[in-house]
Amino acid sequence: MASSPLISRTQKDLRGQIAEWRGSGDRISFVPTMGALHEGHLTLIRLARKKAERVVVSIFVNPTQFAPGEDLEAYPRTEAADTEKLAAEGVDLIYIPYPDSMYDVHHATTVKVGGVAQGLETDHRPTFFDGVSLVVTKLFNRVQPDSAVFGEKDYQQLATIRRLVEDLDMPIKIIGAPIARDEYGLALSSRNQYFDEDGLTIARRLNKIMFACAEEMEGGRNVDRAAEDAAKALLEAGFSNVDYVETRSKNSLTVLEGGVLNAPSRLLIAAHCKGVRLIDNCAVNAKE
Ligand SMILES: Nc1ncnc2c1ncn2[C@@H]1O[C@H](COP(=O)(O)OP(=O)(O)OP(=O)(O)O)[C@@H](O)[C@H]1O
Ligand SMILES: CC(C)(CO)[C@@H](O)C(=O)[O-]
Ligand code: BAL
Repeated sequence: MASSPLISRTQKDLRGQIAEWRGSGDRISFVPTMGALHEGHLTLIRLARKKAERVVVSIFVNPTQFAPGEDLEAYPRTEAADTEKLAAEGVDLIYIPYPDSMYDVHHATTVKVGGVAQGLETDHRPTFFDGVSLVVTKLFNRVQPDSAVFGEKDYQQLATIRRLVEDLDMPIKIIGAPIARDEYGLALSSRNQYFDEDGLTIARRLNKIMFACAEEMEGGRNVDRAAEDAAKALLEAGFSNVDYVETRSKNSLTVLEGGVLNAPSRLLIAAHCKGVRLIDNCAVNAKE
């Protein structure tokens, strides 16, 4: 049986442990999370395990990525259950920083990524990636990992972190993990637990509509027209509001000129259902 993970709540404790592992030549792979762990998170941890001798997972509900009126207070906090799941995965260390230690009263630094971090999510959550980029920079500086794993479910976030690390010369390999889905294809997410049965039924329509739309695009349909129809289908399926349905180039997330699928691409969707905001995405590749 795997031994219990160490739990660090202070930077001093964390740094001491990391230094010890580094001293014995162990590599460190890091998985940042906001807790309320599900099978999707566990797939990230299994990937991290393959990359390094030591796996560190952080749990921190980061206030700077929530806008006023978003669900910061309501966000599920399940530390005891999370710790058990991480122990079962053989995680070496869980870092659970005290919120005051992340942002003290004098904090005055921002981290803003351009390019890939603009548009899509940023049109609807304008300060979201500023908060994510800031906390990830801080967590990277504290943990100093060799690699870090992020899920493709938050596709634009993954692209933003790749840009951040490249631009700021951080010697950390960023690894993307495929989206884990339930048996109905719904992308697993901590926020799925906000749904009642009705909400879940509607939510599970999103991936069907998305994959059907991607197939039309791959079959040669103009991507903008196909996206418009997918947005209508989402509303008909019971979504209350669609933030975006857009196809962008796979890496730089640039708009496809004229709606023509002329590069490996990604279809990205954000839509609201029963008060919950869902995001999902999938690959779209022109047929040869
Ligand atoms: N279904 C999933 N498949 C792959 N990765 C995932 C999945 N869900 C979350 N992740 C990844 O786990 C990491 C931590 O995410 P987070 O703790 O915010 O969980 P979440 O389920 O995405 O929560 P939220 O409901 O807030 O979006 C991120 O890198 C995220 O992309
Ligand atoms: C990367 C992250 C842990 C930063 O708070 C968060 O945005 C998330 O869970 O995806
Ligand atoms: N997984 C992204 C975290 C957020 O939506 O706040």
